Amino acid sequence: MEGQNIASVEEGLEVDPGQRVKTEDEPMESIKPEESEPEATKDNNPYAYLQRDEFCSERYKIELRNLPKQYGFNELKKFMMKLKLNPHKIKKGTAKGHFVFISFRTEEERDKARATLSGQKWKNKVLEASFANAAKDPLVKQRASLEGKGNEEPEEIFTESVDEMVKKSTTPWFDVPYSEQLEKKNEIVRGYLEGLKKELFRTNMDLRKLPNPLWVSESILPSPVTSHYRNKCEFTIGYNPENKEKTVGFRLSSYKRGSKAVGKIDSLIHLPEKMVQGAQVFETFIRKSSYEPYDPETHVGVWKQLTVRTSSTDLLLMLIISRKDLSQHEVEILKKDLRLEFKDLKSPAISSFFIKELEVQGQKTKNEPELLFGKGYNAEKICNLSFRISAESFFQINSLAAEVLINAIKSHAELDDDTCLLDICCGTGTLGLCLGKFCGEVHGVELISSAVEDARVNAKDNGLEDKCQFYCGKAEDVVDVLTYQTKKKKIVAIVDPPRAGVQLKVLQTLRRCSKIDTVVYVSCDAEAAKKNFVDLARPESKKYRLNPFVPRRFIPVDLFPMSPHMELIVILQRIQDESCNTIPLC
Ligand SMILES: C[S@@+](CC[C@H](N)C(=O)[O-])C[C@H]1O[C@@H](n2cnc3c(N)ncnc32)[C@H](O)[C@@H]1O
Repeated sequence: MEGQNIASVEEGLEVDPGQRVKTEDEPMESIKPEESEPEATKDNNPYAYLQRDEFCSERYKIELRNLPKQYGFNELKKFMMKLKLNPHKIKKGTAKGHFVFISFRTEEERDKARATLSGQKWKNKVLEASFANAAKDPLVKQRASLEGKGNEEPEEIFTESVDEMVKKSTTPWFDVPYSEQLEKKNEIVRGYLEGLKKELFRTNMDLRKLPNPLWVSESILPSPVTSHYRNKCEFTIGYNPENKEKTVGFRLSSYKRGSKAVGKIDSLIHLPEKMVQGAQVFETFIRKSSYEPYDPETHVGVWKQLTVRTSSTDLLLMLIISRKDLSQHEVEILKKDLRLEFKDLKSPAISSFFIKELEVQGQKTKNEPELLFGKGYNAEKICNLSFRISAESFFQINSLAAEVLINAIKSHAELDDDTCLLDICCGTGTLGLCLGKFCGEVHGVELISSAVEDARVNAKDNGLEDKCQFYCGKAEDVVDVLTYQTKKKKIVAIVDPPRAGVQLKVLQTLRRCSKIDTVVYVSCDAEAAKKNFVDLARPESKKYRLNPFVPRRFIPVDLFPMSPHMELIVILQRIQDESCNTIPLC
């Protein structure tokens, strides 16, 4: 399963199965889409993108060599922060040599880093730092290679219809019977567990003493709905190369792979009708407008992305525009037009409409979405509790299957009144609140402030505010404090991170807290989470205190029918004594 299946990135598509925080080198750092793609002009100059105003991480880059044999990107980042340097991104060099590229937001930051790091000693190595060239624009590279092959019109070439290709990449199993999909997912889990077991045994020889079977692996729990289940999508706005029409849909593949074609979404079985209608009315609107879709190649154009969120009662739209070529007056007129067009629409009725601007170079703070009309959030019910979900907060993508997931956690987490539940990466508080009535107290931590606000409101609306507290911050900074805060005898930690997993600091905290014997890990990318499982299971040392945790039960849950993705609940328990006894498998 290496690199595929159990929920790796949806190949070639700009849509996440689980959540929208994209991660790259390090867990939990979000990349803004406009920062991640070098861009070019149509004149085939692969470096033309550097001359534009927008922020581009390729512009200010250094190459760092003579690095130690073993180190982590987090460690390197911390080392740089100690030296008061401010790296933006760290990437592995592609050649055989052991080196990395580090990019910065400004020229000053880059120059300071080069000067400071050159000759700096780190882990017994003397570092070498030099200025690095920006990467070539991938689209121009691809175009040049097509031209080199004698193509007169180096346009994108498609072997089948764009819409069909979108369907096959978003819902690759659309024509596989559901029972077969479930069996395929069980098979993926079986393969994954074989690899995991080997890795755990390699990391901690003592685990071989564990009673057999080491764990129970349950069959996948099906989704109660197999179609129209997806409650959030981020649609790209661009051109469909076949009809040359402005289109709100999915990109066929990422810009890095050399495509900017957008295909339509009306035949995608996993999208609710209301979501498709929302995208379509907006598409009709932009087709009448003189403004162009934002072109990732030239950075010209206005319409960039439409996020559509649905719930049983609501429809929320968030439009992202590039306002670089618009005056303030034009932006105000656009907002007025959007209100006029959509505020009183009956079919579909739009309950909230946000507009958000793309970040531009040098901008320090994140752009907040502006509410043009409506209540400003979606309302949803899960496990008989009501939830408010803001435009940018995370919420489980398949609400009905999320209930299945929560009930499965409840059955195995052994919660009671003496238990404090730590909800690590809590989003809008869904897991903590739904499980709140089965335990003594809940402390949740979440990075996104609007989600934390939602979680607090949700606690209040459901009469759980005395029991459930939510904190805004990075889990790696906050969890330690939370473990000391509770007077409860027992702590159960739920970890539901972005796909790259949590930082080591979080795992070290869980390891050294003697009140924690059970960790419930929920992963939408088990392959990426493997490193976290291995670290939790390492033998006791200065770095990893107290006895290790081992996975004792795996419960896959199908939140993403028609695709190979799934959520995996892993119940980890602390080994109790030197002979590796654990709490018996129930
Ligand atoms: C997969 S979602 C889970 C949300 C929640 N548990 C739920 O079920 O709705 C992961 C969440 O982790 C948050 N997150 C990302 N990095 C984080 C960090 N360093 N510390 C705390 N939360 C983080 C994201 O904003 C997102 O809400």
